[in-house]
Amino acid sequence: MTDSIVAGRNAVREALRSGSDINKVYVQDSINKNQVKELLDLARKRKVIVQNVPKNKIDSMTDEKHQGIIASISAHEYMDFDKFLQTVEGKDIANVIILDGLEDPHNLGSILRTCDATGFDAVIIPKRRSVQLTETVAKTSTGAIEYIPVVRVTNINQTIDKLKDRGFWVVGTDGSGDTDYRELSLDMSTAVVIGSEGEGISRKTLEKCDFTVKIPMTGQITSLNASVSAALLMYEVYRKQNPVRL
Ligand SMILES: C[S@@+](CC[C@H](N)C(=O)[O-])C[C@H]1O[C@@H](n2cnc3c(N)ncnc32)[C@H](O)[C@@H]1O
Repeated sequence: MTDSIVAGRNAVREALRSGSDINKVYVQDSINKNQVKELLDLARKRKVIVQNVPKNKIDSMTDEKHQGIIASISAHEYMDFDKFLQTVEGKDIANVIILDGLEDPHNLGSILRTCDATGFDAVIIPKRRSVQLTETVAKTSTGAIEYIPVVRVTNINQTIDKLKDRGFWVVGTDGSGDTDYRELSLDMSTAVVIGSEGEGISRKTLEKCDFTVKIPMTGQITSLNASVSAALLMYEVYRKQNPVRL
């Protein structure tokens, strides 16, 4: 297990009180919830996600004495969406990547690394049903996590609306997209949306995109890896916004 875990009622209480960036609190489903009511109230107040799980799940996440409750602490801080908008306010062009339910920490780490290489301004992930910032993400990003803000939002579709209001064009990626990704001009602020490894982009989110693009594939396999697709799109944005002068 590579996430930072704090185990036991006192340790979880301190983490919640201290304002640490907590990915999730796990509570053993068989314990009496009245015994941890104060902690659950605190978690709710801080809008931290609480998941009921069987004891063996918690046992597998820590060797410490856990008293039926643990918290997984973020390996890095998130940026608030409004703060992110402030950081790009003066820029002519800003680019972001939205990850709609990505699960694999290696993919997120790798995407952060490519964001850094291509000058993308942020990664946006949902609070629920998504990989969060763990030690594995930090390691795979090879340091990019220090430079690329990761913005965690409650609702991806509302975030897309806000980005559109700020002049972003939203490009969804899907194997059966309408347009070849190489055809886009990408000469303005762009939000690239990448779907989850298993399900792709959710239907509602896909409908919100200004364009849906496909990366052509000529072989037998039906889709590319999410971080590979993200890298191709990010480099296409880079290429179009930084043309080589021959
Ligand atoms: C492993 S794929 C998801 C496959 C999933 N079974 C599906 O039906 O969409 C993960 C993500 O990578 C991107 N992707 C993969 N192959 C793509 C392609 N050929 N064109 C555009 N995007 C692609 C999309 O964002 C997709 O949601």
